[in-house]
Amino acid sequence: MLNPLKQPFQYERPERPAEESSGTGEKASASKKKKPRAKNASLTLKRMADYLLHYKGRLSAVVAMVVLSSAFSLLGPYLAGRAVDRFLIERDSGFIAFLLLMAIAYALHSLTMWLQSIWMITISQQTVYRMRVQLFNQLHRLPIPYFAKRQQGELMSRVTNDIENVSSSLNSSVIQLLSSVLLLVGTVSVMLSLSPLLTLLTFLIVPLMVYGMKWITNQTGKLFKAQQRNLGDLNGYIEETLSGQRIVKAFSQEQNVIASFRLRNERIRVSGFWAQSISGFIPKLMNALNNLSFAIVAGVGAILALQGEISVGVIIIFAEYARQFTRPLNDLANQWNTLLSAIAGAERVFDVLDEEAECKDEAEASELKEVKGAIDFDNVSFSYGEGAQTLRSVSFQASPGETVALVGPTGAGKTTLIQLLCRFYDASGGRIAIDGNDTRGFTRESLRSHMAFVLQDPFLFEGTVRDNIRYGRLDATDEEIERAASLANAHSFITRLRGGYDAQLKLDGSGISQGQKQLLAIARAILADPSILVLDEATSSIDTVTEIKIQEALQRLMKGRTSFVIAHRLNTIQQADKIVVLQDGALTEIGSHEELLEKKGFYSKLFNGQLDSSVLSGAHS
Ligand SMILES: Nc1ncnc2c1ncn2[C@@H]1O[C@H](COP(=O)(O)OP(=O)(O)OP(=O)(O)O)[C@@H](O)[C@H]1O
Repeated sequence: MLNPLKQPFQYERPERPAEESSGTGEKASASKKKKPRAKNASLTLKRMADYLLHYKGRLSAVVAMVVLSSAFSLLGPYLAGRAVDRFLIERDSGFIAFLLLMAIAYALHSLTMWLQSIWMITISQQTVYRMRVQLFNQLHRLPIPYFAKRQQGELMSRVTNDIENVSSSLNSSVIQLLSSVLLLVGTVSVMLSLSPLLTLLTFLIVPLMVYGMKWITNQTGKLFKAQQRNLGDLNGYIEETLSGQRIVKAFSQEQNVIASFRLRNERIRVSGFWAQSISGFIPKLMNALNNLSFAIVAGVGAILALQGEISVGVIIIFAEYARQFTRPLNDLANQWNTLLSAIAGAERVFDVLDEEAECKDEAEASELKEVKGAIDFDNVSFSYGEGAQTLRSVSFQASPGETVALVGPTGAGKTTLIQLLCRFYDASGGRIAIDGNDTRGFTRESLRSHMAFVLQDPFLFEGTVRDNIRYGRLDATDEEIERAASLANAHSFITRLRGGYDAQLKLDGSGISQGQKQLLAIARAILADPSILVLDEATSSIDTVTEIKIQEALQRLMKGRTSFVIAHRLNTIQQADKIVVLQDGALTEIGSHEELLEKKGFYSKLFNGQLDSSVLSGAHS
């Protein structure tokens, strides 16, 4: 079960019903109004162009340089051919000046090439910088259900690999495409003006080229897409197995994991091999056709020259231009491949950007300011997908400051109820009200700012103990942090850590115990000072001393706040103002400990017969 409340990072990846993607009824209807997705190349290209056009000034400079460099590159062979006619055939003077002119043309060609590439690199780096920021921001705006159905590593691959792919292609493609087109037009015009017949002969190979390129790019387009997809899949798998290392080792699954990795790796190898070998065939094909055209031009050109129709210089210009004319075609084909792979990457980036943000429906929502803490679950129903309902018409109230213990067998819907309260998901039927107002009328951010969570396995970030506590309220002073830690009974263990409050915690919180993690989470919640508190009691046994400390800290934390506790411990349940018993998604009993004992229902059976944590957290049948 993937449960964002319980496990921000998890190993198991269960099969999920396909319908889940439609989410709640509300989401399903919203998805019909979705923006068009970047599912075709021209749309994606246009969006990429929009990104580039953000830097109009610099882009114009690049275009100017491309025009100049193309002109200089056309001028070179032309001058060389003219030199042959003037200085070898006609024995004209002024050879040195002519050489100088050619040297200047070639030097300017290099200079303009250099400038265009430097400027283009700046544009493409800035573009992917913007894309990366947008993508990261968007990832933090997406709703929990989006993450519930995706692998983290696969998403990470989009922020890293796919964006990188877009960047490297932008660097080369834009310039190459433009200069290829210009060179093509320029070359053909000069050729036509020199000898229409030779131009026609040179064109003979064009259909062959076009056909060859088309065939190749058809094959490679699909393969490049597959390659990116396989890479994302592999990254997802690596991330998953690394973060689940303990489980992999504990269940001795190393061999299986490695075998499964090999399978994915093999898929990349195969798609990469074919994509690259087939696209690598393009230059070879073009080269062969090029040589063929050169032979035709040389042969027919020689005959024409002997007949006095054209000069030797023209043959030289033509031979050179015939090469120049196929080179842009060749480049276009190559660049088309690079562009296809950039499009594949960009499509995966745009896919994420096009997802609807969590706050999509908040145009009319207001900020939740003051909270007294009266919560009303009114006929709340919910299902994760199209399948069975996870919650069925659940109704109960919590008064300000009350503690509500949620009790029930595993899978009864306790966590789901909490997920609805903080609007990770929205109820498909009924409503949840806070101080009498429907929670859907408030922005999620403001709603959650009045809540704090202490979960079974608290998530600690890499950083100091102090920063981890400060996560509860970013503007808290050091004194406030220490006071919160003292109230949470965490101060004494923190001061015993090497470095005290400045001790560095690792990403997975290793280095401190489970109980200590809980105390830090409580300190965080105390600092946040919320009106509504959600506790998911740890089921794992914690040593008695720490347990007492946790209980004491929790009592302090819960005082004066409306608290919902997914309770596993007798002590907590007995002390709650209200016990809500959930069974199979429905509320079956509600009342205080004494009231429920009198009812002699599920709860009293549980209490009298076999009340221990294992029963509450699961063994009910
Ligand atoms: N993301 C999800 N997608 C689909 N179904 C889910 C999802 N999360 C939970 N469920 C299903 O919803 C039901 C209720 O789950 P929930 O986590 O609310 O139970 P719970 O009472 O908190 O159980 P536990 O005590 O074991 O944590 C279960 O049948 C579970 O399989």
